[in-house]
Amino acid sequence: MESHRILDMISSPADLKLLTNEELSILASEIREQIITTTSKTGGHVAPSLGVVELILACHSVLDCPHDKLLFDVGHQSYAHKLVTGRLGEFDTLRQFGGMSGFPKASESEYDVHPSGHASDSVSVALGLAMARDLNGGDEKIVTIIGDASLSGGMAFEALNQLGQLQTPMVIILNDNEMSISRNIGALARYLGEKRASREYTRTRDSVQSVLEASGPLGRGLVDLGRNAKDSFKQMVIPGEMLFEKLGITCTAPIPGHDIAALKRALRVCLKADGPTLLHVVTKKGKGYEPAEENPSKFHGIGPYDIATGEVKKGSSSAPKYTSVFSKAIVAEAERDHDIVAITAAMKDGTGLAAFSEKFPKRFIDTGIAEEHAVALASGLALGGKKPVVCIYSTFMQRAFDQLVINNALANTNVVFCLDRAGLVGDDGPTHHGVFDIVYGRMVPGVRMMAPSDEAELVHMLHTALALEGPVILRWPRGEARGVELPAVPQVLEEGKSRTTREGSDVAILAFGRMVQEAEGAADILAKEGVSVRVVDMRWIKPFDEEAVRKAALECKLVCTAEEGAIEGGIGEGILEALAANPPAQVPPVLTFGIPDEFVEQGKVPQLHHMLGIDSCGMAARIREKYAEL
Ligand SMILES: Cc1ncc(C[n+]2csc(CCOP(=O)(O)OP(=O)(O)O)c2C)c(N)n1
Ligand SMILES: CC(=O)[C@@H](O)[C@H](O)COP(=O)(O)O
Ligand SMILES: [Mg+2]
Repeated sequence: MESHRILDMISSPADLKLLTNEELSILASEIREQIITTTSKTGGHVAPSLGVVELILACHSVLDCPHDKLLFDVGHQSYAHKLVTGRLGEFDTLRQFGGMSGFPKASESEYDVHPSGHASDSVSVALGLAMARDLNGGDEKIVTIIGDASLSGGMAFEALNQLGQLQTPMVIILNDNEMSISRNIGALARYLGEKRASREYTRTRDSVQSVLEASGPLGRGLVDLGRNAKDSFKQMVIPGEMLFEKLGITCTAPIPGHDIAALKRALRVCLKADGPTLLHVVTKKGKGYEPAEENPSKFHGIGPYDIATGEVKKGSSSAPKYTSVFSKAIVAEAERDHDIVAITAAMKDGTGLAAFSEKFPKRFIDTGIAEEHAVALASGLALGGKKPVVCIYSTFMQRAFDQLVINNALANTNVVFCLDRAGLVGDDGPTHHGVFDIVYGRMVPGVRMMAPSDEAELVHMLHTALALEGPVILRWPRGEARGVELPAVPQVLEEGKSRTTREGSDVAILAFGRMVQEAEGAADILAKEGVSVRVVDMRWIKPFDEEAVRKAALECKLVCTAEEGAIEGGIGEGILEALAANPPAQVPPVLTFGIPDEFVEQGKVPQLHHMLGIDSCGMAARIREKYAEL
């Protein structure tokens, strides 16, 4: 059927310049409908993207991308940008294996500037681009869209600090929707709330039309406008406490974020300034889809859902998620030990701390998007006699490596780090796979590390970690566990001791975490071919079970290691080094299974395991081939 959508006629942002504001509003509705239709099947970051449709249309109407640069902080809100930059045709492959990324991706489009995915970095990248432009004598405009929660991240303030000093012309668009994943927290959130509620904003919102229409040729940035121009311009610059002005960055009054005309005019005003400006935009997260407007946290990042009801389509597995098992286990531990405090960096729900926060509000700490601060904060809490449990996704823990080393390992603090989303995470792709924590965890002196192979092991390992002195890292994958029975009473596991889950003497697979399941599958395949495979659930990454390694090397013809982490610097290499340093009578060949030295694309985890040859079939095939050579 012939489509009469404006969206179908947009092949590049230049086409937007031919549209009236009324047509752009129609286009915004069509884009929302497309986002909802597609994400109901693929899942994705629905509420963030629905909230900035008009903003993105206004940006692309005013800017001349790709010559001008439009950046996105995190980039989870960029679906409308993808739709108007030539990717409507592939939009249904959103976050799918081999399909379009859910985040900006330079290799996907010339309109995508930087990979983002991790919050609070876009002001730094934008400033770098602006400084390069100035050194090159360029004229491109540099604009970044950053959310209110991401702006509170430390790196953003580091960039603002330098930007204010350099006075480099660029525009920071603050997308203020009062939300992080949960409701936004922190002093900056409070300040922005005061700005939104202030009398000036209300007055400004009503008169922003005349203020902007009167904005003729402009001298310096909005500060001059505020100071030298008619009184009406003063409404563009917040009177009273001017946090950003004090840093040398002109900040507008909050602009209604779904009014395309106002947004275009405000952006033009900011782009003409000869210094840095911060365009404060007020939006509604989830705008235009009632279930998402009513529950923006649920629709921040969601799986496939029913459009009519907003209900998530149920998966096939009956096993509980690792996160939900942890959620109950940490509450049980905290009931026993009143010194336990739990820390999240703006990921309360994702890390399973919602129940803890309700039951122990005084012992629950949400730092906002501030992983470095959260990990250093934990060291202070530990030095003060508390028992911090820091819950951070593996990929985001990368931000706090120095605080792990200096503030915790060197100080030998009693802190437990629970790294959820360790291993391949699936649809979010390379910016979110947690594949480096084994490398960075095992290399730090004094840090112990464990990986549970099922949910019962997670319960035992949490209990064990809490009983140990010094920093301990636990890491477990996103998604369902194995559906085994949970222990009534958690046990303290013997340090550095593994457990054998399959007996065998031809081949040994020394497996860690979720790879135990894949290894058992490989053992079952090979058993049918007369090859007996020992599967050792190593449990401890550091210190690993050297006795089990020696026994395997002495008793088996082929030894394999299997980890869901980078092979380069991984635990497989550690075991190889240990065998080489202290060889038993004869050292058999060793195969290492893990993540190769490359960034892994998005896709369902089984697809990615198969692609990398670390699923049961892949492991069996490689073992079969090597074993046949012996
Ligand atoms: C370093 C880092 N920590 C945590 C996250 C997880 N995360 C993704 S989006 C988000 C909230 C972002 O809120 P905001 O910047 O206000 O954007 P909004 O979703 O409201 O548009 C968080 C915590 C991340 N991407 N990066
Ligand atoms: C964009 C971002 O960083 C988060 O929304 C992340 O996508 C959440 O991942 P989970 O879906 O695994 O909680
Ligand atoms: Mg927000």
